Amino acid sequence: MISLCFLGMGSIIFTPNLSYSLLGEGKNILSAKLQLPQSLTGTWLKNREYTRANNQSHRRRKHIFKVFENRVAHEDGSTAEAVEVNNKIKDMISCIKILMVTIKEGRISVSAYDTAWIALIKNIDGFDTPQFPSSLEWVLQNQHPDGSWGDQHFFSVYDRLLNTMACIIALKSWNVGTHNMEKGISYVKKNVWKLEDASEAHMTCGFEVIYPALVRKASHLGIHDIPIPNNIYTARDHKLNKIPKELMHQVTTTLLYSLEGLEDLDWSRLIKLQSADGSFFTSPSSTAFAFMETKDTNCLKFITNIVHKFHGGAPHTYPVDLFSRLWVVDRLQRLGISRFFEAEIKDYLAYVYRFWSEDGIYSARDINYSEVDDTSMAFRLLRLQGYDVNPNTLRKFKEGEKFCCHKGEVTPSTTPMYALYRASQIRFAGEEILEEAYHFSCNFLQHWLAGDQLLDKWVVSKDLSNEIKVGLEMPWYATLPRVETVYYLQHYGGSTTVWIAKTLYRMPDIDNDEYLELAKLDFGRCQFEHQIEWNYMQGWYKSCKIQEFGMSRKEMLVAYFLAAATIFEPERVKERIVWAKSQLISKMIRTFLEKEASIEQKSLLLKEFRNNINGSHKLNSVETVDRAINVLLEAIYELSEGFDECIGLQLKNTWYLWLMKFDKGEDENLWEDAELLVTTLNICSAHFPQNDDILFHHEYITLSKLVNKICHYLSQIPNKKMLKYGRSAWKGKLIEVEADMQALAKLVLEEPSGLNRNIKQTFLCVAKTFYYSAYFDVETIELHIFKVLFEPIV
Ligand SMILES: CC(C)=CCC/C(C)=C/COP(=O)(O)OP(=O)(O)O
Repeated sequence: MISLCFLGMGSIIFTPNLSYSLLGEGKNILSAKLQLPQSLTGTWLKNREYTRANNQSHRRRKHIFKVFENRVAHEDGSTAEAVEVNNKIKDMISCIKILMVTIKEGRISVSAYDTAWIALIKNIDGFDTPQFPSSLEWVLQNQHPDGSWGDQHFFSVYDRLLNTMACIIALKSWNVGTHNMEKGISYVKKNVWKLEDASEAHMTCGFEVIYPALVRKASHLGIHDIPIPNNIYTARDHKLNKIPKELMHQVTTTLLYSLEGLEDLDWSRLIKLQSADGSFFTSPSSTAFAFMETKDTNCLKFITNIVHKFHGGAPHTYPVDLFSRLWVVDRLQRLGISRFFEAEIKDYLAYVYRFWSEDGIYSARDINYSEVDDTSMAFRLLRLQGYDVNPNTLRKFKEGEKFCCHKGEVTPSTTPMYALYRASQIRFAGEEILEEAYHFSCNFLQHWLAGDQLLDKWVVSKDLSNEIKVGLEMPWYATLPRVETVYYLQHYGGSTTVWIAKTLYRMPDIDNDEYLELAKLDFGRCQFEHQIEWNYMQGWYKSCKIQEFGMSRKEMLVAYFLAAATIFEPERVKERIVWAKSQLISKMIRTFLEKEASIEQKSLLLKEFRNNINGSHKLNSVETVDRAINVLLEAIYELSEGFDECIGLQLKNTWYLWLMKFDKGEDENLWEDAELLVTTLNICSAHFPQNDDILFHHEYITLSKLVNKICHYLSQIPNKKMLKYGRSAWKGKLIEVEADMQALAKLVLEEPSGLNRNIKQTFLCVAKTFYYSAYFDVETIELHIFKVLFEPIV
């Protein structure tokens, strides 16, 4: 057991009974018991000793990167448990890759309702038998013990009644399964009253149109006394007023998804609205009904294909190729494990882009219809990946001042507005539609959160309200990858997630417990590395004499956290450590030069740095000249240790150029700390070229100027509680920062570019950490630090 307590000076330390102490400035801010993951406890203990021992010998600090390198290279953590965790992670990655490459049209559960409609189709050669006996068999085999059909684990009266009624009708029509049918009828009669109390927000799609038609059909077959509550008739009339019969014959509307609930249809006109795959609105039940009415061979082809794929069953919609791919990418990214599947994600997004159109997209390809949920998700993910997508596509979903999920919508819904909210933040200058979408969706979601129902029309997921609450509190600019993940691990429901359409359904590609397990193991493994590194940083803090320059441990913790929350992958330890150290060293130098140094000391610092730039790491001569300068120079030189000579030289040159600004007395030097950090990180990454030419590339220069301006501005904000108390006072300035962030995002995200994408991304990553620091108050940042670095993932 590890306990977190606060003692008063801004640091986290390990106490002998394995407790961390986070010392806030004179006050206790957090207090919580920490439990390390079982699988890592033993490893952790051994590694603590191991790291501590190494820290001692690394007072000379020379070999620290070797230690990290060895651990990463052997992926060991030196214990059997760690090896086991790593092997498990590898296995899970392989399994998920197989799932991903075999996604094809998308996996989706079978709907008893749609299967029952297919079972009704008579043999096309005129025999008095079902055309699809396997569908009738599926109905017989999949009744629940209570007599109902529908989702096994989640109860919705709409889902149960619709599924059960359709199955009863199929059995009665073929006069089979008398016992099943009777149990089904008895279930319906016993449970139909629940419709009166059911939440309208969870009414399945088209229920108001389909249910009365099913009751009528049952009555024709001799199944009487099934009531239809008045509110269902009211809802049906409302829907048919919104989408009048004439309109539904002219253009694709959502009523095509529920044709089986309608009468007096003009098939000669409707058939023109059939999709390229032969379906009506991708719906097997609607298409089965259309086939029975028209004998259209394309309808039959669509159905035959589905029955074959689902071994007699049928889902409520098919395919789900775009929906599955987009949501899988979103889940993997938010769970923090997308880096394992880069190639697969690239393929998924290339696939989606093939079907992107100026009208937006739907969950399936080849349908002449679009809705805001898939379109927003596609827009956001494609833009983040560098695809050229026009946000004006979203205009299609604006009706007056409001945005809707689909044209002719009756019930506004939450998750599509959340997708719109997320998309609206990936905005470039002048994109007004995204600004409009942002304001509308924000407002919508805030109202929804303030309500007492907290239900969504499309999905029942583990913790949707908190997911949205966190999403609203954390704008994209202030979202750091590890912070996003640590929250999403709590909100992602895996296989418990239930989707709502005509019936309830499951999406195993999207809602997969393996993703969650992998994400948790990986998070624990990263966190474990981060804790070791934090321990090392504390050793460095002492050995580097940082305290003498007024830097507190807490400042170091925040610097390390910002680095680790952004560059979290275990193998990127060098970048993380360099990030944290650079932040502190540049501050130390600035403090020294601005407040303490004499003119002689300033020029001595530069002279000694220049003299030693190509030389050995030792600065013996300085030692005797000026202690403070020696400490500073040693700190800068130490940054380049562990890198090859070429990188070392590039780093020293970069820092020298930065130092020169002080010499020239340029005011702007204050503005260039962000650029210094970005270039330092880029040099240490694998993507930076061996020569420095890139620094003179016009895009690099523009990005540098922007990042300096943004970060300087953000770091000037005096009161970190802006979010809660002073936001309006800050608003004017925020608008300018937002415009610069938009310009930066555009430069970074847009392709093609003369610069490597990863190099450009560093600018955005660094800017986001400054935005984050300005946006959140101290308490929230401390909570995030605790969650990301210290709270065990359970
Ligand atoms: C793949 C999916 C999820 C398909 C469903 C699409 C559809 C027909 C939505 C309309 O539902 P509705 O008629 O209940 O909406 P509203 O009544 O709000 O207009």
